[in-house]
Amino acid sequence: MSLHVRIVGTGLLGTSIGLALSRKGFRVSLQDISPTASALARDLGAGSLDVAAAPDLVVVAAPPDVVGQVVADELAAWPSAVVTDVASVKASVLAEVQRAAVEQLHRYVGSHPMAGRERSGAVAAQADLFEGRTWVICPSPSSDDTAIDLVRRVADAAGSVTVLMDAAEHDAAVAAVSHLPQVAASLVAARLREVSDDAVALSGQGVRDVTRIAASDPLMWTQILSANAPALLPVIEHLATDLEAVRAALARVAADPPAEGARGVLAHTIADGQLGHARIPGKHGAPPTAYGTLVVVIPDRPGSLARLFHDVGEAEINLEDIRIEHARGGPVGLAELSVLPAVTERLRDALEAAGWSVHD
Ligand SMILES: NC(=O)c1ccc[n+]([C@@H]2O[C@H](COP(=O)([O-])OP(=O)(O)OC[C@H]3O[C@@H](n4cnc5c(N)ncnc54)[C@H](O)[C@@H]3O)[C@@H](O)[C@H]2O)c1
Ligand SMILES: O=C(O)C(=O)C[C@]1(C(=O)O)C=C[C@@H](O)C=C1
Repeated sequence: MSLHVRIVGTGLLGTSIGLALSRKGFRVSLQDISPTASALARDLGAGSLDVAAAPDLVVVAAPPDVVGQVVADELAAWPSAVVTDVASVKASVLAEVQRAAVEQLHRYVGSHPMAGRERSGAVAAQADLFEGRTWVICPSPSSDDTAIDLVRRVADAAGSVTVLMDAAEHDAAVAAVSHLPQVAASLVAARLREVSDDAVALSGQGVRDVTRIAASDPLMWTQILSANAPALLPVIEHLATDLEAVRAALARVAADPPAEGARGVLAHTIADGQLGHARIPGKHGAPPTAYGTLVVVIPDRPGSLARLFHDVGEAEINLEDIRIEHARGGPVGLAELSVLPAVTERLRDALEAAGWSVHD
């Protein structure tokens, strides 16, 4: 008999997990406080609404401020099931479960897939959301080994790479790699409110890269930032110190005559950023790879992208990444293709031979 996974909270995360597990042959049942949300997840193929049978594993994918209580309720409702949650913060959820269900703690294992989107709800769900992404498993000190193995099995099935961490270590890590980036993106994007329409119209790839996650849900992120405030505070304080140093350096450069030494602060700011950026792992947690990139002009009409993918496939080259930019006011788009450096020139030749206009 296949494993029965019950998903509670069928928004972006819950529905994506349901889609991924259903495709792998798991039996998935769906529950949400909103009947429309669970019915929608069912209609999208994430599982069934048959919630009477006892699950082997419950995955709680509800908003962070209710997760602890929902986990405790699920532990009480299903006395032989393992329960995990996927909330973006772990110590506060563990504390709540310890408070509300301490005798059942051996069946609870916190977790957090490091994959998501800036959009919420089942309509934004993707079956491959977790492919090649890290899924952090945060057992409590009293979690059973069999419970940890079950959560690991489900994360593996969704295509993730699992790592074990305790909740405090996890929260300190995500403060730097997830929560600070969200605050920075939102602050940078918020500055655009005061910029003229003509200035915003100049937006290129730089501002798009830095602000994609500024489109995230304010309510969800208020919960995440509040729940992780103790770990986030020192990271934000460091950023504030660095920002003040940049402000002071700019004031010294702008003075008449410009003060000496201030340009060093600006150069160090960019150079330190290079060092930090170079530490971000590449695909599947591998060391960063410097990909070769080619920019291909694509006519803005149906079928163009499919034809481009077909021609890349014909050249037997694997696309590592793709980014598409629509040229303003023109009937073309630009597709930036990233491939392994060794095959960049071969791809250029193949695409040019197929009639594409290719640029560096
Ligand atoms: N969005 C991301 O990128 C991301 C990534 C990793 C982890 N997470 C975590 O996953 C969880 C869900 O996030 P999401 O982006 O899927 O949110 P979402 O808003 O898309 O979905 C949340 C769902 O939970 C339901 N819900 C609310 N209260 C409930 C309750 N008491 N019982 C049952 N269902 C309830 C809502 O109706 C909604 O359908 C959060 O804890 C979040 O921290 C999010
Ligand atoms: O890429 C996105 O849009 C995300 O929402 C991703 C992201 C992240 O910071 O990596 C955001 C919060 C989640 O807890 C996990 C993943």
